[in-house]
Amino acid sequence: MTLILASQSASRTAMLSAAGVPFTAEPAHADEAALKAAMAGAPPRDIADALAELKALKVSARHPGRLVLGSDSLAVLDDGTILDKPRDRDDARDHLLRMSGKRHDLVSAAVIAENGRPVWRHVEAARMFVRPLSYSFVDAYLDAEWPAIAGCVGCYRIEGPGAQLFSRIEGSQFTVLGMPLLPVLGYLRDRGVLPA
Ligand SMILES: Nc1nc2c(ncn2[C@@H]2O[C@H](COP(=O)(O)OP(=O)(O)OP(=O)(O)O)[C@@H](O)[C@H]2O)c(=O)[nH]1
Repeated sequence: MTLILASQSASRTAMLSAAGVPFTAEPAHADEAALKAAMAGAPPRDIADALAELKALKVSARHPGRLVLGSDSLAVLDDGTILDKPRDRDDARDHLLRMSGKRHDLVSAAVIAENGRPVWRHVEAARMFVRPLSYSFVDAYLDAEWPAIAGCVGCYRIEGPGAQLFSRIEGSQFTVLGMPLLPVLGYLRDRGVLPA
């Protein structure tokens, strides 16, 4: 039985494909903004989990009997501010300068639903230590990486030149790329989607 990925994220699709997971992708087109507004002030991990569940349940309702994986990522500054995807290049520049020289968490949640109900969930954070960034570096980085990073919550592609932003990362690179992949693979083995 192939998995359904409730996502339009190229990074999530690439991760599952590279890991050899049999799946099809179907965007959830869920109203994430409404849920984020309703959960304003809640712990970021809870918000990411709720968004992942929203996507999984919406697609699961359309596919009874199938396992559906939803995922969500948030960038959380050390003062608790949650950064969304950049609105435009200037917004990306602002985000990068706000993260410069500081640590932020890249939180990724995954929820698997079946028959319209959540059957598994997992949230993980990667600790991202951004080195002090000069204005000239940020501008050159954006010359190279905008608009490729427009769809990335942290304004970086860690698998690309985004690596130049960091002095250290604690946690799984998969979590940064968009989901806690290894726990997802574990559950897929439990359910016979992947070989044990
Ligand atoms: N390629 C890449 N993508 C990243 C990185 N960091 C964050 N992202 C992407 O940032 C996006 C976070 O936005 P979300 O709202 O969780 O997901 P989305 O892109 O809207 O896609 P959906 O799953 O359909 O909601 C995801 O697509 C992540 O894969 C990174 O370092 N590299």
